[in-house]
Amino acid sequence: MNETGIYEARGLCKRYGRKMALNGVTFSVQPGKLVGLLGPNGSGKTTLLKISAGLLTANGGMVLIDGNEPGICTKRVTSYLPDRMALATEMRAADAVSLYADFYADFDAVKAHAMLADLHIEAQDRIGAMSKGTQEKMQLCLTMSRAAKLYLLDEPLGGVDPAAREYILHTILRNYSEDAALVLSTHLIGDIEKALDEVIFLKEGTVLQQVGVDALREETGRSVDEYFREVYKC
Ligand SMILES: Nc1ncnc2c1ncn2[C@@H]1O[C@H](COP(=O)(O)OP(=O)(O)OP(=O)(O)O)[C@@H](O)[C@H]1O
Repeated sequence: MNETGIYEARGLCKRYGRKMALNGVTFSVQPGKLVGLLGPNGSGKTTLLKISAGLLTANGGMVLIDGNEPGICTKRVTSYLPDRMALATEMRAADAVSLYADFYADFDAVKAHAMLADLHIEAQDRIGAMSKGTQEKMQLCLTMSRAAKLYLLDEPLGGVDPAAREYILHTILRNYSEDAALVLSTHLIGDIEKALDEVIFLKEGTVLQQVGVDALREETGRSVDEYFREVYKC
């Protein structure tokens, strides 16, 4: 069995001023796994994903994606959904699809248009006129229409209504290669835990635990959601 992680962090540290946002984060994600990155507000999820996407520089340790540190090489194989809207508001949905098609060799415009149609987003809809939740769905469709080796999704379900959430969960699960890995941060654990293979629990910039979801349920007799509430009780 190939134990090389498609996505690894080794002793990763990130400081903002005097604040240690990440303090020795280490984990390994194998190809084909769907992994939840879980932790309370401020635990370092977005910081970790931004470093992995090449948007922030670490102060120590490293991230490896397919064996390489974040850079041009890893951006080719990583499809990243940021925590905020990154598309120009004056663009229409079809323009955004064309932009991604120009930018990413692995982008499938036919798949993107099909997902948008399923979510009732018209090609002519202007991004600035879409609701926040619809903008999020739009961006997720674009992100998931790449044939990447690694998908990094920062809170993909946050503003999305429960009915669309169902579709998105199935879209996420259906629409990428079996060899790819997907890591997503979320607070909506109950909605997503059935889809997850593993979870990585972050607390104050460190990894509390990386564990298989089935193993966690068996060992604790609790759902991931229940376990999370217990571990992070205020
Ligand atoms: N630009 C910044 N400048 C200073 N501190 C920051 C900055 N960005 C994040 N932090 C701090 O780093 C820590 C980790 O933040 P991060 O956004 O990574 O957490 P998170 O787990 O994604 O939180 P949430 O669940 O609320 O989205 C927090 O203490 C946060 O206040």
